[in-house]
Amino acid sequence: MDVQPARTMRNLPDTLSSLMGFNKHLTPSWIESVSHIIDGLSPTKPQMKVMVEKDENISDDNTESEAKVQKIQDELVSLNAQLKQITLQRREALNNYLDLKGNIRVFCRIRPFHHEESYSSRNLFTLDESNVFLKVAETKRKQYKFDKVFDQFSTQGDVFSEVEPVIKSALDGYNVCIFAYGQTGSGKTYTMEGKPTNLGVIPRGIQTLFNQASECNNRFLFTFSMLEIYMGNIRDLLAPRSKTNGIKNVPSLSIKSDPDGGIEIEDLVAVTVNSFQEVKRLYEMGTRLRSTASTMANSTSSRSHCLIRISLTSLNATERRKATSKLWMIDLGGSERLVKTKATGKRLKEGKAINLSLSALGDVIDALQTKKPHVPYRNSKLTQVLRDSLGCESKTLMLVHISPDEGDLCETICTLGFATRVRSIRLESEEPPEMKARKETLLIDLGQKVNDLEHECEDIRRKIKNLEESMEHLTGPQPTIYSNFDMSHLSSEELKTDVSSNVRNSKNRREASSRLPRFMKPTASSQHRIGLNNRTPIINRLKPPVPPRRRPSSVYAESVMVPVNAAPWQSECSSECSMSLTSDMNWTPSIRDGTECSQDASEYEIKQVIFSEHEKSSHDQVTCYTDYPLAESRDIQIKIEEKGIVDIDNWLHQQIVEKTSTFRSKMVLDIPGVTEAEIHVSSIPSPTTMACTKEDSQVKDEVMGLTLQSSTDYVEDIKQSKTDNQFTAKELCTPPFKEFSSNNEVKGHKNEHPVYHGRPRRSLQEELENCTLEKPNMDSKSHRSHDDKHKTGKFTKFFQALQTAWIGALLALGTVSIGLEHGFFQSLTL
Ligand SMILES: Nc1ncnc2c1ncn2[C@@H]1O[C@H](COP(=O)(O)OP(=O)(O)OP(=O)(O)O)[C@@H](O)[C@H]1O
Repeated sequence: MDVQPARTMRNLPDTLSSLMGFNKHLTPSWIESVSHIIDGLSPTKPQMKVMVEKDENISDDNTESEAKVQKIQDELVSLNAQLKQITLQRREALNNYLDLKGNIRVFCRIRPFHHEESYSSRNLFTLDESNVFLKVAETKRKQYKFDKVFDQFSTQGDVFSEVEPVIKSALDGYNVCIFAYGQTGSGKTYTMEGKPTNLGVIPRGIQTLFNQASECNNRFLFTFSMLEIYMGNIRDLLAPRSKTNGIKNVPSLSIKSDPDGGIEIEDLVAVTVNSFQEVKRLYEMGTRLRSTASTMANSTSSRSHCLIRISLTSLNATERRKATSKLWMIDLGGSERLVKTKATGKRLKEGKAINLSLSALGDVIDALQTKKPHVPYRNSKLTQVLRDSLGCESKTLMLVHISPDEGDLCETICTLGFATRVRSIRLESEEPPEMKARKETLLIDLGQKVNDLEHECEDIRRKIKNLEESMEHLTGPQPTIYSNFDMSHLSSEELKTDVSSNVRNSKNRREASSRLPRFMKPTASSQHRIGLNNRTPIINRLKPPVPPRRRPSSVYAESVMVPVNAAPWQSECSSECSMSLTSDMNWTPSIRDGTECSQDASEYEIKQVIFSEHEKSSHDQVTCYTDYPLAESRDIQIKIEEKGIVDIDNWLHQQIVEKTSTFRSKMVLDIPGVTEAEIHVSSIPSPTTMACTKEDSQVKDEVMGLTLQSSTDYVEDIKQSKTDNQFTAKELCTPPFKEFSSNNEVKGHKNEHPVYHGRPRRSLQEELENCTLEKPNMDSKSHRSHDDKHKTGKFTKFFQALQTAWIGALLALGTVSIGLEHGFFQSLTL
């Protein structure tokens, strides 16, 4: 640092003199040229000016765009408020419309003729929009009134257009039940499932739900369950089953009710679904397990009631009536006259069970329609399950199916009688005509209002979407109002609920829900249980859950996952009473290749299960799930239940992990380059191997002919062993651990255990020392040196003793022969 200035100072005179010289060059022309250069550089000045101007523009632009953004945001807020308001109005109008139409409505659908059906049947009916006139005699026709009649030429779309408003009301928070009722073979399954080219109510309804949910500004959690009621037992059609766990062993689920009147099926699998495709796959799986059989009336007759439940939970919909609503879509078992079907044995019992529960359903609906003080829900499992969805606050739709065939006239009369009963025509006929007319007008008005409001909602949604797009254009990708929804909204006013109060295992659930898509986070059941009125501070949600009074896996159906791309339960086809039916609905081409019906082997033909290659691979993927023994599959189920809701893919992944770990526990992993023998040799014997009991060793000893009783015998045995097994007596004295320290030695030992046991090392050593056994040829260096030392010590002692004795003898001799000459002593010493 100091060196540099010193040098500068020393150079200063030179610098000064050079500057003096430079002065000569400072001519006016030079100055001018330099000025030119500076002028040439002048663009920097105007550039700076431009930049300043630009900055000013940017700030102006920013202010402008901020203002625009602000404007858009304001518009969005107002549009959202408007949308909410109109949605409420629409819901109210729709509800009034449905109320006016009747919360329990009955439609009639007539199946087209089959080829084999007689032509004479063709004028059995005459129909109009809401009446069926049945020819009961040559000149007599009986009228049956319905809310809507669908003739033979009606399409699936026609039927669905009438059903749709009811399904939509499930999104508004109402419980909905849609039944397909009718005699065997009258087209119930066709209406509910449909055909691949003609989808029925179930697929259309689900599609509508998803479409509506995606359009509205609420977020929904959908869970899907599928069960059947077979001979009075509730069976989960989505519960995992293994080969060993045949349908006979499938436990019948029980029904629980809560103090608020909510009904849940214990341990029922409820799968969260995000899309139509997921539901479709689950439906396919469930359908394969459905109890069907070939009967005289229908080759694939449903022998049970098949119930599909979709639970809809909305987390932020204040305008909804309830947080969680249920949509039931039920394909009832075919009603049949047992006299006609000539059913015997099991089929007879099934028929009876179906008829009984249908009768109980009729009683319940009749009691509801006529507003009887007592509604006999308890008379059948079917009505018990549907208790909270069949009542004044729910919407019920009965799709009654009749056969056009004259041969089925009696059944048709029975069916129409049932329909009349549940529709409560008696009440309607009591209405004065003016009232009826007013009602009609009101219905038309309300219908129009609902349509107008729906259009208005659509307009507003479109506007919102456009505004969001412009906003995105201005400010980059923005979270939409829809995607803004999160469980964080739980902290908002409408969802300040104490999740912990009734939720079992809430910790697991929170963990599981944290992995979920935003709108799936809370469970359907927890929403149902917690009740939205139950407002408590958010902090309470972190409290440990209050232990439920009922057993943990029960009370409310939990939303759990099953592998939706798994279809492992075809194995059921071989079980005695397992019955699987291919879904006629066939939402995807692959389903066509699915299972066909299998039935009680003794009574019904078992059709082959055929899978397409595509399906086979998916089966292979998850076969382990099928093959789990009962206990394991239960374990899995319990684990699943503990998890609460999980994502389908996560769940599937979990299953795969489970599978892998199970196999790992059974498999010996292959270590590269190490043979199995080496693994055994190199391993230290386990305590169990070492801790052989005395009895064991004795037995082994006896078996080997090595009973270690007398030392002589023992030595002989050792000799024998040595010749047989090439081990030495010294080796036998070493502790077991040392035995295994040398691989070569261990390899040679076949009967090491008998030799070790029951013999103290010391006595063994003594015996060996006394024996005439050849000295061991020790391989071990340490052993050899030890022996050498041992030998050396003996010799030393011997010589010492000899020396002492010799000296003693000399002294004695010296004392006695004191008079001996000096030369004598000297010679002795030497
Ligand atoms: N509206 C319809 N259009 C065309 N085919 C129909 C219609 N209704 C029923 N079918 C046909 O009639 C047959 C019997 O129908 P389906 O299996 O739906 O009867 P079901 O009432 O469900 O019988 P079950 O109670 O025994 O299960 C099927 O082959 C079905 O395709």
